[in-house]
Amino acid sequence: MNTPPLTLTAPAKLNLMLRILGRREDGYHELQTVFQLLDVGDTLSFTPTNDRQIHLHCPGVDVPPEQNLIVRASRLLQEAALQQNISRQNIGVKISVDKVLPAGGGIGGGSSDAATTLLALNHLWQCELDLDALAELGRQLGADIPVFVRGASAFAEGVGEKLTPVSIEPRWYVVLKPACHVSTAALFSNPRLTRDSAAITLAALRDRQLNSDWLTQYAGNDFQPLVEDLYPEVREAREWLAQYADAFLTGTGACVFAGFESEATARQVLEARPDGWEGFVAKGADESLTHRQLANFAATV
Ligand SMILES: C[C@@](CO)(OP(=O)(O)O)[C@H](O)COP(=O)(O)OP(=O)(O)OC[C@H]1O[C@@H](n2ccc(N)nc2=O)[C@H](O)[C@@H]1O
Ligand SMILES: Nc1ncnc2c1ncn2[C@@H]1O[C@H](COP(=O)(O)OP(=O)(O)O)[C@@H](O)[C@H]1O
Repeated sequence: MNTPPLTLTAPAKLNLMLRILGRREDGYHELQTVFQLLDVGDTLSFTPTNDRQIHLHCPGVDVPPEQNLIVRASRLLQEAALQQNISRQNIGVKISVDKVLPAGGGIGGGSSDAATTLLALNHLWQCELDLDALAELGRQLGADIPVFVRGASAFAEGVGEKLTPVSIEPRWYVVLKPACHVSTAALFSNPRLTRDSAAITLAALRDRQLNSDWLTQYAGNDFQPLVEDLYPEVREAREWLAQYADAFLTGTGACVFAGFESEATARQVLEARPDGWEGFVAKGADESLTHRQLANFAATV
């Protein structure tokens, strides 16, 4: 096969606010959150093959390949392609990953890798599934995957799959990664978690333009008090950042973030962090890099 490799960025996300409204009968939680996509992410390179094999090279992720969300997304799409009753020999792929987003950091690296894989292989294997179908496949793998499939910053409800795209005042974020790993499943099942926050009404979204006043009014993350109790290093990192600007936990952590108006200020704050602390600077990007790159690839190949 002569198709050239397709190289895409799988962007990170931040949860600029997060409320837990309640627990459903299936154990999952109803949330409201604002997903802000970022302009940094992992790089995934896809080379289609003429067999049905999924080969993954993904250094830095400590799960066996079959549990890697990239392989799981590939297999799910393979099944969907076969169900389409199209005679498929050429639904194999070699995937190579440059992993830069810390796994389990609350910045959605694994989820974004999975979404990017669904988008890339849907194109390369010519499955012709629309975004609704791909988002539904993604949801079967993880609650955070649909927003990356749709590729736009959004206000999310349900378990994170009911998405209203929003435009968020652009900011530069300093993201710090404390040296601890927070298990999403363990946090959601912790009896001490606050699960009864009041819902924000859709009217409060105004024209879907989230400016700094809106973000200041609704900022806050229901996981934060519990995570900071369980992991003092998270509180330490968030309190350090809070010297410079309002700082919050993203998702279930462990990363914390603060937003700044200029790149220069964000970089100065990052540079000032204590020795040994991991972190990065990223800009909010309401449109996912993946989608832009995929459109360019489709236009040139
Ligand atoms: C908290 C959030 C906020 O964006 O992000 P992270 O901190 O993981 O990045 C997400 O809701 C996480 O989504 P994701 O990481 O995809 O979670 P999943 O793999 O679907 O679920 C892991 C486990 O968390 C619990 N879970 C997840 C989502 C949800 N709305 N309610 C839940 O109770 C379930 O017990 C599930 O088994
Ligand atoms: N490609 C992948 N990248 C990162 N983590 C992965 C991947 N595949 C599976 N995982 C597993 O998923 C977990 C959550 O990953 P990730 O989405 O990066 O974090 P979070 O849900 O906290 O935002 C990791 O701890 C890891 O065990």
